[in-house]
Amino acid sequence: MQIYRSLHPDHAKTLDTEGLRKNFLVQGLFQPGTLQMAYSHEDRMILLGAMPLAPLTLPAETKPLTGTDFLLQRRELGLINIGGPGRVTADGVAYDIGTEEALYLGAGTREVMFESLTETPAQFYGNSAPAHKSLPAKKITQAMASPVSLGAQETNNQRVIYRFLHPNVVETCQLLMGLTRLAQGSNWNTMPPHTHDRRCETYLYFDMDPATVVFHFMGEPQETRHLVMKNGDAAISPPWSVHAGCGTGRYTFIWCMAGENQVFEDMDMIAPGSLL
Ligand SMILES: O=C[C@H](O)[C@@H](O)CC(=O)C(=O)O
Ligand SMILES: [Zn+2]
Repeated sequence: MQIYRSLHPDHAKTLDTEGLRKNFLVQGLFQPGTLQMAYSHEDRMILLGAMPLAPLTLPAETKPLTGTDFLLQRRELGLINIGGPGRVTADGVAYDIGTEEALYLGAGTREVMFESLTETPAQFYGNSAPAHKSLPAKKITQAMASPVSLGAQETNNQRVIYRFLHPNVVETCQLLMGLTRLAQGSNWNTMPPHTHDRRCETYLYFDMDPATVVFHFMGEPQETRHLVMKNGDAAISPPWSVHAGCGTGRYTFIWCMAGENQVFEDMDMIAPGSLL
């Protein structure tokens, strides 16, 4: 499993392409028949990809990584299925999770199994963060995900934000998680951009043709850098970093935050004209 250390922005701005990719880009989460994880020290966020051909389970032994007896002993997990219909069984309770539906699992959940229900494998994308209390599991459909429309066609950023893990929808300790879908022809996400020094964030880009790339912008607002992202790649955005992207073709992305508060609107907006 890849471990991502936290970087000071003064260090990050000195990195070349390889250094930026090594420290902020997560690749290979979705591999047929496997469960993959990456651990970031930004708010101790874990990124997970499970693509079951036969049933897959969370690793039973996570001692050196978490110091706990099992992965979710003191952690919560948010999952969104970006593949075919699937099933998650958590401590014996089965949840059927369709394409672009979500599941929240609270701290204390010991056994988690992932299965595909059709020929098209399910692809569960997960984010996990430390949790201070155990909260009930909940399945969240797209209809429950309090969608917000942002942007406009004229500014190439028309999009709908589905907020699956949000205080109005499900109680969580830290996690806020959702999916943003762009209107056809709109290619900018999160523009105008923002930072939130109180929370880190991850972006998973998917639903892309193999030839499409997304230029994901990161860095302090006056020291922007970019990562070139392909289908299934994720980016880690430290609290000091902007996170916005522009695609050469269709893409959708899943964002997830953990940190100090859960006010979705708590963002420090940046005028595009002040970016450097
Ligand atoms: O802090 C919030 C996150 O960056 C995303 O919700 C932003 C986003 O999906 C968008 O504007 O397209
Ligand atoms: Zn953000």
